[in-house]
Amino acid sequence: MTAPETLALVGAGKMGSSLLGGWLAAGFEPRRISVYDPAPSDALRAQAGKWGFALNPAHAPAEAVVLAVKPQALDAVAAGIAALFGRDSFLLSILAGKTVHNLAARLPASAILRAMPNTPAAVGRGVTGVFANEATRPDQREKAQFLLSGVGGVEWVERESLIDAVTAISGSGPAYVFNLVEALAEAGTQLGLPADLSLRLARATVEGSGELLRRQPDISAATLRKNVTSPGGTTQAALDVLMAPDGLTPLMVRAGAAARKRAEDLSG
Ligand SMILES: NC(=O)C1=CN([C@@H]2O[C@H](COP(=O)(O)OP(=O)(O)OC[C@H]3O[C@@H](n4cnc5c(N)ncnc54)[C@H](O)[C@@H]3O)[C@@H](O)[C@H]2O)C=CC1
Ligand SMILES: O=C(O)[C@@H]1CCC=N1
Repeated sequence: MTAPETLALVGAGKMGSSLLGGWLAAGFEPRRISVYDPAPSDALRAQAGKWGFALNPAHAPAEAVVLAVKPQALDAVAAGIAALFGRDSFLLSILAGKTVHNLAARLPASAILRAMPNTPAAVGRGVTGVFANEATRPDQREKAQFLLSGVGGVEWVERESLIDAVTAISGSGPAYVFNLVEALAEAGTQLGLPADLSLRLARATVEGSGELLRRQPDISAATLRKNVTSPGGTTQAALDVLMAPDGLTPLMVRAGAAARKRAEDLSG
């Protein structure tokens, strides 16, 4: 896999910083990276000092421009970054909802990729869905693959509209899992467990279950679920509630649809 010659990161908040950390960990030469953020955190400043990437230097064309600002900031940000694009630059955007069309209307790039990572990227365990428009060359795809694989797995989709579905499932997904921890902990306190113990149990249960999934990639989630479930036992009693026709699956389907609709609404 090849890295781009030069890289400009626009927006170094939660996701931008995670990506940056992944590139540095993957051995990307820091002096080929320029990071732009009008409100750099102390941690980012310290990292710039430690690694030697440029923080808010004068704008110059970069081969890869990675956009990681809030979708609502696109108009304001795009107005000031045209000089980051040269004839051979490609744009890699992680903005929820903003389409290739939205981006092309505001930025002087023809090769445009839309990617949707997620917050486990902060520990190198993210997963990113990515779409490339027709103007993106194979070598640019390969460079995008390099950039995204620094923070976890990469899944390519061949239809742009699927990125909004990726956003709803894996982009926002970590929040659903963390909410499951909260819900499980609340159930525990309602059953009489001390709140702190209940939270520890819920958290460890999700951590351990995730680890089982990770270490046993050939065993399906359904099988792992069945392994917990003794016939006529306690788990079955709970699953009769969770897997009822009005249980967790239709709720998750509704939640995903709401997230996708919001992604579509952010377009423009
Ligand atoms: N947080 C998440 O779970 C995920 C977020 N995303 C997308 O990533 C993008 C960034 O989200 P977060 O990192 O969570 O937001 P954030 O608020 O942590 O980071 C945004 C950064 O952009 C900077 N910024 C504002 N104006 C700027 C400008 N003119 N030039 C350069 N930088 C500027 C801000 O100072 C801030 O550091 C969003 O578009 C979001 O849709 C994608 C996947 C997951
Ligand atoms: O909530 C959001 O809009 C962003 C996109 C995916 C995760 N966080």
